[in-house]
Amino acid sequence: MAGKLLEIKNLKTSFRIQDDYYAAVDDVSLAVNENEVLAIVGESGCGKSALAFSVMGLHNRAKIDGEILFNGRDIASASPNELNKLRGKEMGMIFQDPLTALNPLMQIGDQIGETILLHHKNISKSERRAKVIRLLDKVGIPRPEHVFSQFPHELSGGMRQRVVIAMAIANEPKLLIADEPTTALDATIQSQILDLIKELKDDMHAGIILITHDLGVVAEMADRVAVMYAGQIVEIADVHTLFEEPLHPYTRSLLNSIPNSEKEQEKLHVIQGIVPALQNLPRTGCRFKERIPWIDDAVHEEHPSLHEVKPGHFVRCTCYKQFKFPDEAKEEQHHGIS
Ligand SMILES: Nc1ncnc2c1ncn2[C@@H]1O[C@H](COP(=O)(O)OP(=O)(O)OP(=O)(O)O)[C@@H](O)[C@H]1O
Repeated sequence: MAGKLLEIKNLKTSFRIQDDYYAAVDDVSLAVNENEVLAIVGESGCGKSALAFSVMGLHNRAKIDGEILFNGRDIASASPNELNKLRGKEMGMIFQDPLTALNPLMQIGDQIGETILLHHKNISKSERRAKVIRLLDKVGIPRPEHVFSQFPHELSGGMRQRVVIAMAIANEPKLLIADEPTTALDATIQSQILDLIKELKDDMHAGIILITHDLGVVAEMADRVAVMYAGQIVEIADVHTLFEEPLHPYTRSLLNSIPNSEKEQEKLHVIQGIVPALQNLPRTGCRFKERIPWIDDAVHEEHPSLHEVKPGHFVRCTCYKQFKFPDEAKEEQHHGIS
């Protein structure tokens, strides 16, 4: 079995808002193995990016508590210098918006070349150029010699994202974090980029954290899935289990929001509302409680924890045991099932 590459233990990432700190990631524990894709899903504002940025050490002013073990070494308290050495070499990140990740004033080849240079100080200019061209080719960019001397604004969105991926993999990282890598791209390009990420996993046996709110992408890409709500993991399971036997009301709600003609009826089971703003997140009890007000208070745990319902399948709060969507409950009443 592949080894544990990243192990996050009780991670808490808090931002200062006015005079107080508020945790956007609140007591998250998870692991990523080599050669696996762990998808992190949840609506906007659940804390997915805050989690990814914590792992990469990219938060400037956040307060980070807990452990982030990368190959067994705690990097949560690593110095900026140590983190710089890890980033781009051992860990690479693909951002949502390729334009913000690229320097508009620098030729593509030089930008990728700089990343290589960060970790291979003695590489010659010609070796560097050859390596950049190989990378551009690897990420499916046609005419790489020509693109080498182009600027980001001369490329399409899909090509720019390929460049960002080339930068992220330039030093063959062991861990790749892709934060909504295809959100800004149209559907055809999206599937090409996802295929490329899959190929990279197969080639480099890297561990990949894929952040997305798109469950179609999860189904296609992930080995395991962590569902986040209000800064916490509410369910984690292998991808098959998550889609076939989802337990947490939030997971079930997310899955029901995917259009599916075979499950026409289930489209009705959608939970209203949004993730509360950081300052207004409930900090005690079940954080999802306020979005399922028809469920009796007594079914929620006072201090919800993750329960392992079968090996590798964890769910938070016992409310999942009693949970029904309102129209499911109505239907059962109608048929005399209690
Ligand atoms: N630097 C910051 N300062 C204050 N609050 C922040 C900061 N960064 C994020 N937040 C807040 O933390 C919460 C989690 O944000 P985060 O960006 O991690 O969510 P997300 O799940 O990645 O959402 P999205 O899919 O929209 O990126 C949100 O309420 C957000 O407003």
